[in-house]
Amino acid sequence: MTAAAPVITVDGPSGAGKGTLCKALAESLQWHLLDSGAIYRVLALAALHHHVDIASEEALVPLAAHLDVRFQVSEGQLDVILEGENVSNEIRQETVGNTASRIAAFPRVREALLRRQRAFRAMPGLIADGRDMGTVVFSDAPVKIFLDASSEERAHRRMRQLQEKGFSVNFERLLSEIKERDERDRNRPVAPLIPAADALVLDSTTLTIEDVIAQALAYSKRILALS
Ligand SMILES: Nc1ncnc2c1ncn2[C@@H]1O[C@H](COP(=O)(O)OP(=O)(O)OP(=O)(O)O)[C@@H](O)[C@H]1O
Ligand SMILES: Nc1ccn([C@@H]2O[C@H](COP(=O)(O)O)[C@@H](O)[C@H]2O)c(=O)n1
Repeated sequence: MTAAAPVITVDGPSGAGKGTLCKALAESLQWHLLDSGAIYRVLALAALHHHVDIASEEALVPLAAHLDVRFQVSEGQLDVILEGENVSNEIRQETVGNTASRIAAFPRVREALLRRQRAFRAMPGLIADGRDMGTVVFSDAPVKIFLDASSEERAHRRMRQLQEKGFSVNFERLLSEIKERDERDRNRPVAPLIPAADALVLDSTTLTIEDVIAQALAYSKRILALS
């Protein structure tokens, strides 16, 4: 029997810094990377493009099961291709994130996306970024991290990120959107956003990106007995 590839799961709310941490871990360990949020976002975009009723679980399940999405690395960047079109930027819009969070509450939609996510598990290892990586998708992962930060700090981070891209943003609106998405993700009956019982909870509110990466890397290496 071949051993399953090791997985480091990183779960947490929007803007906690999961993506930033996961990229750094994947680079440092030279492991594969799964951005599971991108899959939910692509499904949301496909539903919007095809005018599928986002309130209908019935209508979303076949779309999820046959989603034509590819992830490809080009010039060191991960591109997301939906039905042959590069949607890497489009899926990052706040409206798409909100739609993703609505459709992610449907149990059969989540079920339809499970196999696709688990297929990313490959040697030498996988860094998995999401909401239920440690609790559901890779519940047997040897290393689980739950990355948190206050909602105000996360809204500030998101505001800076959007301003750097040239968008003008309203802080109060951003904060209320973040709180609304958190509320939905934390309180849904299936795969809610909660730390796995065996996760290391890291609160990054007052930590720099470098501190978070250093702590997560040291913890992972200790558990995995890597040098
Ligand atoms: N510890 C930190 N201190 C300050 N800024 C940070 C920190 N961690 C991440 N950031 C910045 O916050 C922004 C959001 O980070 P990131 O995209 O990694 O969050 P995320 O948890 O993946 O969000 P989402 O789930 O919505 O994709 C980025 O601009 C990133 O550079
Ligand atoms: N494992 C996951 C990942 C994401 N979601 C939902 O998708 C939304 C967008 O995710 P981002 O990480 O790209 O912001 C998120 O708000 C979740 O509702 C999920 O349910 N499970």
